[in-house]
Amino acid sequence: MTEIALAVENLSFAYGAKKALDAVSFKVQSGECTILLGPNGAGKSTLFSLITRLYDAREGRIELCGFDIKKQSLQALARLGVVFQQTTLDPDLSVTQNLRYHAALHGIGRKAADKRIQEELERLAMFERRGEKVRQLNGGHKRRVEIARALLHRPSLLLLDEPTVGLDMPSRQAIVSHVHDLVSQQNLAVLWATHLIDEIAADDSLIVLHKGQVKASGKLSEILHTTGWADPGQVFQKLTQGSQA
Ligand SMILES: Nc1ncnc2c1ncn2[C@@H]1O[C@H](COP(=O)(O)OP(=O)(O)OP(=O)(O)O)[C@@H](O)[C@H]1O
Repeated sequence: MTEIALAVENLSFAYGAKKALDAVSFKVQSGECTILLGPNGAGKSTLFSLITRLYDAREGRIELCGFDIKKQSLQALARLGVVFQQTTLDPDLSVTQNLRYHAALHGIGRKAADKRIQEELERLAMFERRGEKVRQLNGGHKRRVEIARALLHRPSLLLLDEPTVGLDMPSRQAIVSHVHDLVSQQNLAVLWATHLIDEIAADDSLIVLHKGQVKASGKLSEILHTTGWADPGQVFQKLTQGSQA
């Protein structure tokens, strides 16, 4: 059965007079990687700030696994794991220390925490580096630790805000492939914000955001089938650069 991990309904948000999101609606399903594709200024970070409750929207509604993030925020946020654009690991602590700290914040006991830390680090091929200080890791490895950390409390939805920015190609490819493995093996829902077309896999879902509005959403294969466009690059170009169908 498909479950809806995230439902966003008619969401609008403005910074003063500047409208950043305009009646945005979409759904993210469990077991799917949904790519939130939009050029700079499309509203991706604003949307993530609303889902994580950094800001509150006056118009619209957000549900995580059926829980309204305003009315049932504890239940809703417990189901959410987030990797922000800026790293938030403590560089002077080891990988394990960073993860234990996060587990403690979520009320996970030491024994259970260590078991989960091992599982998540092994899944991301980082267990060998568990004793290293975070400042010794390269950018790609830091990202993997952040993903492991975001998964420790077993969320249903993982939000990734441009997680590959600043990484070299092999590190980017490793992250893309690790996240897709997680989705298929753990029935996790992923919402991945990016402006990089080559991070989209053939069976991903896609939300194209432009100037605060959803221009298309659904399975990439269905969007290509309906529009007749060749690939995600053409979808992006048609929907965000003027001449559109
Ligand atoms: N604090 C703010 N005050 C005023 N306007 C803002 C603020 N933050 C964002 N905006 C504006 O809101 C719109 C959406 O910005 P947002 O950062 O959400 O887009 P984005 O898709 O995340 O872009 P990027 O890929 O560059 O991070 C843009 O026009 C931006 O200039």
